[in-house]
Parts: sequence; structure tokens; C-alpha cells
Amino acid sequence: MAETTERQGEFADRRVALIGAGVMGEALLSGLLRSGRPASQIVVADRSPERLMAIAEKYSVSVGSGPEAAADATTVVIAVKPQDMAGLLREVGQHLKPGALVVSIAAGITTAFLEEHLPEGTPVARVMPNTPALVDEGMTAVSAGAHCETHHLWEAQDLMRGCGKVVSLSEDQLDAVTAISGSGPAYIFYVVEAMIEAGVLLGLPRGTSTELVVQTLYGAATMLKETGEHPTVLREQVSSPGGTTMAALRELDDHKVRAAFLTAMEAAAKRSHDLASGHV
Ligand SMILES: NC(=O)C1=CN([C@@H]2O[C@H](COP(=O)(O)OP(=O)(O)OC[C@H]3O[C@@H](n4cnc5c(N)ncnc54)[C@H](OP(=O)(O)O)[C@@H]3O)[C@@H](O)[C@H]2O)C=CC1
Ligand SMILES: O=C(O)[C@@H]1CCC=N1
Repeated sequence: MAETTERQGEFADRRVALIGAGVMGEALLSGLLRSGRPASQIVVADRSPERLMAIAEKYSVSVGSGPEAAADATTVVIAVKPQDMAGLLREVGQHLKPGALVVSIAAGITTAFLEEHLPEGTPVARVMPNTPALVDEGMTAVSAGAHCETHHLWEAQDLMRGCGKVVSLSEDQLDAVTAISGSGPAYIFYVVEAMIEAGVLLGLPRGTSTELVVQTLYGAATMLKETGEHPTVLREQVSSPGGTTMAALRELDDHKVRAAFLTAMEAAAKRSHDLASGHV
């Protein structure tokens, strides 16, 4: 309780506008509230009035248009699709408070793109979060723009710290980050879907197969995190000589699954790079 009150005092002079209340926008909003940001210091904007009503009801935050939200904020977090970014920046740029920090979570959108579309000297940060932020297990990378000072970078990191781990990286690494941790949850869910299907193929009821796969994933992820062992060592511990695991892994190698991951993640990084150049 004392800690929450202390944090609320820390945020007294900071107001956050969150523009774009979709999947990631809502994940960030819920993380900000869980980390102790007072709802009274947050205003949310989205172009769907129905969506805004639902958000206001669920989280007790103020809602408004993009320009209204931006006008009163010390930090503006933009969570719209990359394809909507230029239009939104034109809409809100002239309404920003002098010195307000703009944080974008859009894939591919560079700090140079943000700076070009905002008033001269606007501090910006490019941030790449992921959906596990919803359960406070997010992975976020933050890169500073040309006018982003240390206290701005700290604020951008602090925004995300409430819902998981945060690292600061140079911007030339952000396309790779997007391909790995940004899109990464989708690859994991894809593998989980395939393993559940395999369980059903082998005759297990779908519910049983799902329970086995989900707990196996959770257990394996916990081992990776808690033991600090290299994944090769952990994989070798499962692979008995002449046993079942090696029989399966040989099939994965024969089907070039490892190579497919490399190619897939290269494609994601390229797509991130292309999004900044307007290949929408
Ligand atoms: N989903 C993910 O896992 C991750 C997404 N990101 C990035 O986050 C951003 C948002 O993604 P996501 O949440 O999935 O997308 P969503 O489509 O779920 O959310 C975007 C929201 O912004 C709204 N919007 C668009 N333009 C405006 C505008 N001018 N003013 C106000 N609201 C607007 C959209 O409305 P409408 O529906 O009408 O278009 C929508 O509600 C993207 O840039 C993406 O690259 C980053 C990391 C992970
Ligand atoms: O698929 C996308 O473009 C977004 C960015 C990272 C995760 N989802």
C-alpha cells in the first residue's frame, strides 16, 4: 500500500496519452495501471467510439480523440498500426505540449520517421513490446531518438517496466528485435497448435493434448529461465540414446525446421525494415 502511494506521488506531474486501444494498446494500459500509475493520469484515444466506451468502463480512465489526449500529456504513447502512423502524427503533432515525449510501439517505424512527421525537436522513443505484457511477462526493447534525453529514455523504459523485462538497444537492432520477441509469441503459439494437433492425431482427446502441451511449454520455459542452462544441454538431457526424442528430432531436421525458423525470422526483420519505407 505504502509503495503504491509512493509511486502515485512520483507520477503526480506526469500524464500519459495512449493512442490506439487495440491489442497492444490495451495490454500496455492494463500494465500501466497494475504498475501503480493512477487512472486519473491516463487518457486513451481510439478512432472507434465503441472501443473507447468499453475501455472507459473497464479501466475507469478518461477517453477522447487523439488531439484531445495529446494536448494534455507529458508522454504520448502511440499504438496504431504502422500503416496508420503518418496520418495520426499529422493529426496530433500540432497539439503536443512543448517537450512532450512521443513513444511509438509500431513495428518498423523509425525514430527518424517520427521526428520528420512531428514538430522540430520533439523527443521520441521507438519501443518494441510483445503480447506477454498482458500477463506481466513482456519483453520490450527501447531505442532513443535524436532529441531523447536520459530522463525521456528513463520514462519510456518505466512505462514498459510494469509489464515485464525492458532492455535499451541501438535502433539498428530493432528490426531483429521485432522478428524475435515482437513476433516471437506467434511462433510459439504456432508450435503449440501443431503439437496439440499431433496429440489428437495420436488419439488423445483435444483437452488432454492441450493440457499436456501447455504445461510442457511452461515447464520448459521455466527451466530455461531458472537453470540458466544452454538450450542444447537441456535438449540433450531429454534425448536418450536410441530413444523417442531422437526419432522425433531427426524428422524435424529432415524437414528443415531449424532452417525454416532462420528464414522466417529473416522475413520478419525484412518486413519490419520495409514498413518504415512505406511498403504497406
Ligand atoms: N500485436 C502485437 O503483438 C504487437 C504489436 N505491435 C505494434 O503495435 C501497434 C498496434 O498493434 P495492435 O494493437 O496489434 O493493432 P490493433 O489494430 O489491435 O490496434 C490499433 C488500434 O488503433 C486504432 N487507430 C488506428 N488509427 C487511429 C487513429 N488515427 N486515432 C486513434 N486510433 C486509431 C485502430 O482502430 P481501427 O481498428 O479502426 O483501425 C485500433 O483500435 C502496431 O503498430 C504493431 O506493429 C508491437 C508489438 C507487438
Ligand atoms: O505482426 C506485426 O506486425 C506486429 C509487430 C510485432 C508483432 N506483431
